[in-house]
Amino acid sequence: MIAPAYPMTMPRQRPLTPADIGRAATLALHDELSLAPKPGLVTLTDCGSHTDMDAHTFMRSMFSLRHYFVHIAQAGFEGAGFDVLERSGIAAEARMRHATGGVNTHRGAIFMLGLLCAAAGAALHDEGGALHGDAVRTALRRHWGDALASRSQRVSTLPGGIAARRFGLRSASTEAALAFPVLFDTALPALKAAQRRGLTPPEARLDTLFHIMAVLDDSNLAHRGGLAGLRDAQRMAQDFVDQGGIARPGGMTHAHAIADAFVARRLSPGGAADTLAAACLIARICVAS
Ligand SMILES: CC(C)(COP(=O)(O)OP(=O)(O)OC[C@H]1O[C@@H](n2cnc3c(N)ncnc32)[C@H](O[C@H]2O[C@H](COP(=O)(O)OP(=O)(O)OP(=O)(O)O)[C@@H](O)[C@H]2O)[C@@H]1O)[C@@H](O)C(=O)NCCC(=O)NCCS
Ligand SMILES: Nc1ncnc2[nH]cnc12
Repeated sequence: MIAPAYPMTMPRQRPLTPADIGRAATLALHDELSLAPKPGLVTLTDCGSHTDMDAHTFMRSMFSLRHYFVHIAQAGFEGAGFDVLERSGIAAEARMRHATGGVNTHRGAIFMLGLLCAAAGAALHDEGGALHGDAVRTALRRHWGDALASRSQRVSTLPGGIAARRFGLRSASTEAALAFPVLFDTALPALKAAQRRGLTPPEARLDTLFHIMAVLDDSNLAHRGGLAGLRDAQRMAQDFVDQGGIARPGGMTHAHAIADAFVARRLSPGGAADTLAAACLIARICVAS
């Protein structure tokens, strides 16, 4: 296999630990935040479709979550039950709200990256050695698959959950109960393909974001823009991918035009942003397969 021209992570000198997994999750949130242009999402220099948060809010949120990710990776390593993970996620969400003055920056990431940290910790314990993405997915299913399936049957009172039920979409909890198909079957292959084409890490991540947006049932888009908002966003993203993505001539201009269209409609693909951060986490802790 040809090594990518711009590796996403440094070669590792010693075996991975749960603390490394947790630290990689915080870095992965930064990988996502630092990208631009991102349709409707907060970047280091603009607030996208948001009026209540900016890059500082996100940095404070990430700082408040750094111990959570290490803690939940360690809990996964020790074989903790779902109730332990859930309590840890709920406490992390309270810390996030305290750090941001009540703004929801990372609820979805606390759930998704938290579960992936736990699953990576469990895979490390069960299999040892270098981690593979497939082993993380298998560990998630084996340890908490049943609990996630029953959790996804609960009726949500949160905006995304309500929109998902109303429009018959796959919510964040359903995506987890299915062991994150958009992450493993779309995002990670897209990231790998972009790396193989020699894109820089930021270009590869941006390209991956559009691949995710094209297929994810992002309940934030449905909550803010209804079913039409979600489907239009998916079509714009698919069109961007079909035309050759970010690295073609005119790719950046096209991405800026989509970003403007999202802001004009107040659309924000928060679920896609979390899924991209999750792909960055897996790329940071797993060896390429
Ligand atoms: C299971 C929970 C995640 C609750 O989920 P539910 O669907 O019931 O409710 P929401 O909180 O509304 O949505 C979940 C968040 O997940 C992200 N997301 C959306 N769609 C998907 C998808 N298809 N797949 C994966 N992830 C998805 C998204 O999070 C991001 O966006 C948020 C910011 O959006 P914004 O529009 O600014 O904010 P809002 O305040 O929501 O609305 P406005 O009024 O401003 O428009 C931000 O959180 C991003 O991260 C969805 O928001 C869950 O909360 C839960 O059970 N948590 C506690 C337990 C836990 O964390 N456990 C972890 C270990 S088990
Ligand atoms: N950069 C971002 N902007 C808005 N919502 C998000 N949710 C996760 N990352 C986000």
